[in-house]
Amino acid sequence: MSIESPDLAPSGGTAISEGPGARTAVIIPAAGKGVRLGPGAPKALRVLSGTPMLIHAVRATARARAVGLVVVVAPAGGTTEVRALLDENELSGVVVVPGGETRQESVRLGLDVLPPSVDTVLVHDAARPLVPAETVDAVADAVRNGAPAVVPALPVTDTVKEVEPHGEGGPEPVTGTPDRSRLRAVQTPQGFARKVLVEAHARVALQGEGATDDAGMVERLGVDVVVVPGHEEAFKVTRPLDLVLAEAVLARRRARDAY
Ligand SMILES: Nc1ccn([C@@H]2O[C@H](COP(=O)(O)OP(=O)(O)OP(=O)(O)O)[C@@H](O)[C@H]2O)c(=O)n1
Ligand SMILES: C[C@](O)(CO)[C@H](O)COP(=O)(O)O
Repeated sequence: MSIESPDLAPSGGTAISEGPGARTAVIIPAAGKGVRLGPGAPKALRVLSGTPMLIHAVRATARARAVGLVVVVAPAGGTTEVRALLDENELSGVVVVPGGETRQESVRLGLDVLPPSVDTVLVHDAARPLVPAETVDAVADAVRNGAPAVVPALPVTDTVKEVEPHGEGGPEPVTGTPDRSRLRAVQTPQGFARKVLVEAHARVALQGEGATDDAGMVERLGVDVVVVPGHEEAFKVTRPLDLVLAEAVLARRRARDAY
């Protein structure tokens, strides 16, 4: 990713390059609290091998061939801290905007600051800090080759049950067992033709409904969404055990690089 252009600097710096990458932007929603990870700093600012998760995620996406612009959606009161962190890590061209109450709102706030030249948008969780650049490029390429919406995903390894949830912690009645061969566990970055994602966010906001991923909102427009292979290292850091796995992946990468 090369970085230039002064037109867009909500909180200092801009990152839109010349060349093919200039048309593809990544929005990194990083404004979540990380409740499931337990008490501490906002999840995106917690460290893995001494480096905040958000910095891993920015580097992972910026490394991709396709990416020309990175927009980080920071915790609402944390934009100054995030800006400083990016500058310290020589990522000054990354744009920072404050986030919202929900992931959906945070993504929309990122979409609002994209320059007109961007026609392909990837949305990548800060909570998936170890995504390989190849996965980012595979998603971007699929969009640039004509798919309006693309999600990386892996086959499900557990058998999945549908239940009647009652939220009381006791046994829950099972209502079905979906055919596992048709199920995929969806990751990020999810990639979109910009106008499709903008429309999805506008429409779903009007309907007042939430969605757990961006592709789910696009599906509601009746637009086709396709799956490309995800990667096991693109897992989401959600619970404390995921931190252990992330450290192990980083240690494996360091060992590999040492040879
Ligand atoms: N209001 C929010 C909520 C979430 N996110 C981001 O969306 C991604 C996926 O969300 P998740 O893993 O659920 O993160 P948290 O909301 O932080 O986790 P929790 O639900 O455990 O609090 C994360 O990078 C998170 O920072 C965001 O930008 N704005
Ligand atoms: C977008 C996502 O990472 C795809 O798997 C996931 O839906 C985010 O869910 P969360 O509950 O907000 O972590």
